[in-house]
Amino acid sequence: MSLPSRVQLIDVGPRDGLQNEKQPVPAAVKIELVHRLQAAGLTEIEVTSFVSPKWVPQMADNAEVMGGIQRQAGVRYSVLTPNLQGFEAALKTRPDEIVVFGAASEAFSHKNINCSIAESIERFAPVVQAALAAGIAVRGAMSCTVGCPYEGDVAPERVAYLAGLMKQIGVQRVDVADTIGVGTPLRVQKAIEATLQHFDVDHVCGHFHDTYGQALSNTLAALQMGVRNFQSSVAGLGGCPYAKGATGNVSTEDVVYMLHGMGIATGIDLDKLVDAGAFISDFLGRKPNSNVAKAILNKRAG
Ligand SMILES: CC(C)(COP(=O)([O-])OP(=O)([O-])OC[C@H]1O[C@@H](n2cnc3c(N)ncnc32)[C@H](O)[C@@H]1OP(=O)([O-])[O-])[C@@H](O)C(=O)NCCC(=O)NCCSC(=O)C[C@@](C)(O)CC(=O)[O-]
Repeated sequence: MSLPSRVQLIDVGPRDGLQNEKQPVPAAVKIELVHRLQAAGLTEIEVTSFVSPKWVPQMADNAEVMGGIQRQAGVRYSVLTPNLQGFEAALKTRPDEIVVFGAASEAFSHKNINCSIAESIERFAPVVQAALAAGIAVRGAMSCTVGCPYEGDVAPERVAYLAGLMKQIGVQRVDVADTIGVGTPLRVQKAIEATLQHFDVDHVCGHFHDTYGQALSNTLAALQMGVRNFQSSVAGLGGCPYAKGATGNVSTEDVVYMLHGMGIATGIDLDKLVDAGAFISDFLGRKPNSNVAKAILNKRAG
């Protein structure tokens, strides 16, 4: 399979990246981060989630953040909505895309959204219908497609099952997420293969956490299968609050460096992206969790 000439990146830093931060991050900082990401050329940004503030307090300012963004033409702003209550609140903030989020593992589904996989699909179905009726795009995140923090290895058949349910309720594209970053290339390819039973490759996004340092290899393995949409997090921010020990997504800086080095276009200005990562890392009081960002910042510092 020949590699694509262009890849679409979705930066999930403002949502996936910041949801797990213990220290409060003011809405103004989140808004500034979104502005810096779009200035760097990101055309898809996962901004926030409309979930219970008791479950994820860091996302309680969802409406304020969505309301404060100066939107740029051509940029798609997405938000997570686990149920109709979340969707109705999100609708007022005019997202371009909503994300329902399920899991290939029963245990993770219970821990993360307090219901079984089957119940989650029942909850998502009216959300998907309402979003499509309102002209809003719908993505489905599939967690634990390789491994689960509670159940261990997850079989590709579980991924195919969830992907099939997502397709049945009208989800337009899905994320194959390695939530705890345990995947290695061939296992990730099996999860993608299972997803391809129900979704066209153009409607599949790779979402790889980098806990075991495998995310770039997994990205390449997905690219070799024709996947052209990937999620990543500026400065490698993040981790899911219901997946203890899992680190952030692969950093957007590392993915962009790899893709550009392979002659694959992203439309992203790596220097501006590194600035965006430095901005949020400075606020959080730590170095970016990205080898490329650290190398570029060191080089700049001489
Ligand atoms: C799904 C629920 C809400 C079920 O939580 P529940 O407790 O079962 O919900 P409920 O319907 O019984 O309602 C209980 C309370 O929550 C409120 N509530 C109910 N819904 C909402 C809402 N939408 N927004 C705001 N409030 C809400 C509701 O109003 C009520 O409030 P009370 O009467 O007690 O004051 C909860 O489990 C939840 O919020 N979970 C979110 C967990 C989360 O955000 N996880 C991180 C995102 S997923 C992720 O990071 C993985 C991903 C996508 O990146 C991919 C990967 O790497 O795997």
